Amino acid sequence: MEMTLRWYGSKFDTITLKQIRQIPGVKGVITTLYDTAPGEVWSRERIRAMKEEVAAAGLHVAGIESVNVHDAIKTGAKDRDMYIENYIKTLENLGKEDIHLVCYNFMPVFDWTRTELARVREDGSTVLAYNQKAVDDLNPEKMFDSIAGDMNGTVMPGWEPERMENVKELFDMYKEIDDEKLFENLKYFLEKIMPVCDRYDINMAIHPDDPAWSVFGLPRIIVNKKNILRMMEMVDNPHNGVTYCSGSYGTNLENDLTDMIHSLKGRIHFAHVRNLKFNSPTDFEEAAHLSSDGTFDMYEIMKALYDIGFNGPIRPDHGRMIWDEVAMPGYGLYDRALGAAYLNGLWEAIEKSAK
Ligand SMILES: O=C(O)[C@@H](O)[C@@H](O)[C@H](O)[C@H](O)CO
Ligand SMILES: [Fe+2]
Repeated sequence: MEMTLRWYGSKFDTITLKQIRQIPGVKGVITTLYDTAPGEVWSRERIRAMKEEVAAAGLHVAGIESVNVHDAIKTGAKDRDMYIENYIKTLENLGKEDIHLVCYNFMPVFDWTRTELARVREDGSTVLAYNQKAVDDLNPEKMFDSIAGDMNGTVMPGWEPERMENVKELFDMYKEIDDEKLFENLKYFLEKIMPVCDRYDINMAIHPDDPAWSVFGLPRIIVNKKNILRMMEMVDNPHNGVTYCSGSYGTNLENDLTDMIHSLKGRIHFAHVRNLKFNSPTDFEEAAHLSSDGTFDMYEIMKALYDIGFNGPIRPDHGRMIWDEVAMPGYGLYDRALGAAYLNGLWEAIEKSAK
């Protein structure tokens, strides 16, 4: 595996490449062109400039998170082919620039959903948290307003204000879409993009829905082992793979996190590893990465990744806000750096004891 950190680009991130370079064992960043809209073609020039900026800091681009999929593709709208063509052009340009990993998601309307961005924990740190009752009480169209005040002045992925202005129209687009239809539209999209992925050896890594169930009555399909295996079988190509995200699959306590890793062997192209602390099955918060701070056994997760021979990029996921840092919720430097160091430590120990 290769330890990496997510970076949003110098215009958007509070963290610098220099800081990332000083985290032990981190040589790669997972990045994006954050100011592109879903459906836009990424030019080779911009991709190259991004790579050069990263390289100048002594790092390399280990993958893209995300190239977002336009809602016309997810809903199977009339103009989807045009957006798929654009997506293919972006993949082609990434491939030509020697980038071989693309994380994306197929979640309707909202990307991840949380009800609090700064829940205060016992130690005074703040974390993202989710409470089902709070979601049930919320008008989905007001979701953005309810969290916008806690973003620390940043733009959070999937929650861009321009997008959220049209949230009502977005909801309307999904009126006729159920799980089956969403699966069909995903299949259509994947079948169209696989040839370019084959040509440039690009691994597509679908990110699970977070939380891993339907919110606000919207369909959600990338939620459990059964569905993810269905997705891989329906377009059976090794480039059609997954981002294994412990914190997202883990939102549903029925998901067996290590069993899933074994079932996805060979098709996990990217891993997000983080811990959650459950206060009840419908209330959880994002703990430190350390096993004892949350509900998951992080050793078992890393061991399972080791055992299947996982050799792709891995990143610590959302971190707590600690030491008075002001950053994008979940994406500060300090706790993610602690997470990277801890996960590296687990890996080293697993590797050495396997010999
Ligand atoms: O929760 C997060 O911050 C990320 O894991 C997701 O936003 C992820 O980047 C996207 O769903 C992938 O497209
Ligand atoms: Fe994730």
